[in-house]
Amino acid sequence: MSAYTDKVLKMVKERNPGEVEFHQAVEEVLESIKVVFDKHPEYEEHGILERLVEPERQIIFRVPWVDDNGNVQVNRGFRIEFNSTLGPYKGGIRFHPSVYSGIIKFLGFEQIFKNALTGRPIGGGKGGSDFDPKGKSDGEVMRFCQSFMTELARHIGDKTDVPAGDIGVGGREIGYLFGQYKRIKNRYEAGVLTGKGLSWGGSLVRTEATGYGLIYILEEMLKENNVSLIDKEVVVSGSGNVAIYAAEKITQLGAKVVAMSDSSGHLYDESGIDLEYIKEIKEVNRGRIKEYLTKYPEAEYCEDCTDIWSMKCDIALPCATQNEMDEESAQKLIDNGVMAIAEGANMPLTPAAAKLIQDNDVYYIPGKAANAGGVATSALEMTQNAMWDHWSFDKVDQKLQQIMINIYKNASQVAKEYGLEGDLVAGANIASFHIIADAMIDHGVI
Ligand SMILES: NC(=O)C1=CN([C@@H]2O[C@H](COP(=O)(O)OP(=O)(O)OC[C@H]3O[C@@H](n4cnc5c(N)ncnc54)[C@H](OP(=O)(O)O)[C@@H]3O)[C@@H](O)[C@H]2O)C=CC1
Ligand SMILES: O=C(O)CCC(=O)C(=O)O
Repeated sequence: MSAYTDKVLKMVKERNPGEVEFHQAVEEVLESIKVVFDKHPEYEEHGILERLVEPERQIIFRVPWVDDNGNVQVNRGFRIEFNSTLGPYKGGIRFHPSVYSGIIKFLGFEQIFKNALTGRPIGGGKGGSDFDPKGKSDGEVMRFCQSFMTELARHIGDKTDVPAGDIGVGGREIGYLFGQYKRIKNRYEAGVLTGKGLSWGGSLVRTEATGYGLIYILEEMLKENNVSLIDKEVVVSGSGNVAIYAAEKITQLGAKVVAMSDSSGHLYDESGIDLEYIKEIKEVNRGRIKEYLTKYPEAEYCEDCTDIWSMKCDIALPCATQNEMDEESAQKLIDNGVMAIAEGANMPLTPAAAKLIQDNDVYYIPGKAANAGGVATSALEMTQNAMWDHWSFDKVDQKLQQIMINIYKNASQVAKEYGLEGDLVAGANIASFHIIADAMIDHGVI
């Protein structure tokens, strides 16, 4: 750390006590951009870091709703509008019992940098609630979403703040949220949310975008290093939106996915996971991954989901949640000869795991770059909404591919310029920091 980054990190810890995920995300960025400040003293003079780590606005609200038994339930809602330098706040909404301000701040902070990398005019924000959609009826989820939006509606808008999905928020939840927003505002403002249904303003490829984008950037990095995806064995954690479409694309490109998981455990199927069946279990029936054994009894199931990292593979794709891979898990992957790790989830590796992976020369793409395809395609959805247009699957997919290739090239070029060739963590953080910091200087002290 430099004296400047040290001072800012200390300030972040003092001002946000106990918010350990936020501290971790800030520390990771500051550590890798500390090399910038000797060359660019103007950033310190303009107080860029002090302003960047302080959200522009933080909204915390009560979400009361009535469950199927007629009981009143109360959850806590959050929207952290972190930075609007490059455009309207943009970032998903997470419904998960672990949600508190530290999680939303870490995600919102990461989103600022990720969104800058996409080259689209979007700022960074994130929201969510400690509501757990698991085991709830459609009616309960709908009533919760309506109550959540009743408060959120006054803070968002297609040119202000544009939420989307994240863990626990998919097409069903976006539908209920959009319906309530439209009802409150009496206005069909399609661009206020992304991840919408295709018949009411959604974009083709948004469902697949984060997972597909992850594989496009991985493919580009491996191609640069003369490595092919054909016949590579792949372990993918999670079995939600990101995991399923990452597994789909990498399978289409000739690799074999042998393991997937959910929060209850992981599967191993050495002949290759049947993804259509996983989709049926997870997307249609909202079931548990263990149900895979009813059709494939020869597959193995283990109730410890973190044990997925002891499965031998060439490529590991953590696509579930933050800090899901610790140092011990990373060591197991290295011992088993892992060649590449690309992060579908946000901050899935602990700092110690990330260091170990980098020290062992494993190809490594951090989430800010690797999972940016989702939000990039959300920005493409906003463009279509603003134009009252609807593009073909191929058109959106090609734009997504190009954005992911550009992110890779940009991050790897900037790493090289700073004498850190091959370090995509530094490259992604420094490249995006320059874009945001220069624009903040343009806007004056606000
Ligand atoms: N959706 C998007 O477009 C984007 C998502 N991301 C990030 O990707 C990650 C996954 O999001 P998404 O796929 O949308 O979320 P989903 O809710 O669709 O899926 C999450 C998956 O992760 C599993 N999971 C959760 N916790 C654990 C755990 N501790 N161990 C193993 N599996 C676990 C869930 O299992 P279970 O079913 O048991 O809950 C589920 O299968 C998150 O980090 C998110 O922030 C990043 C960029 C964009
Ligand atoms: O599509 C979006 O706006 C948000 C995606 C997201 O939440 C993320 O990139 O982590």
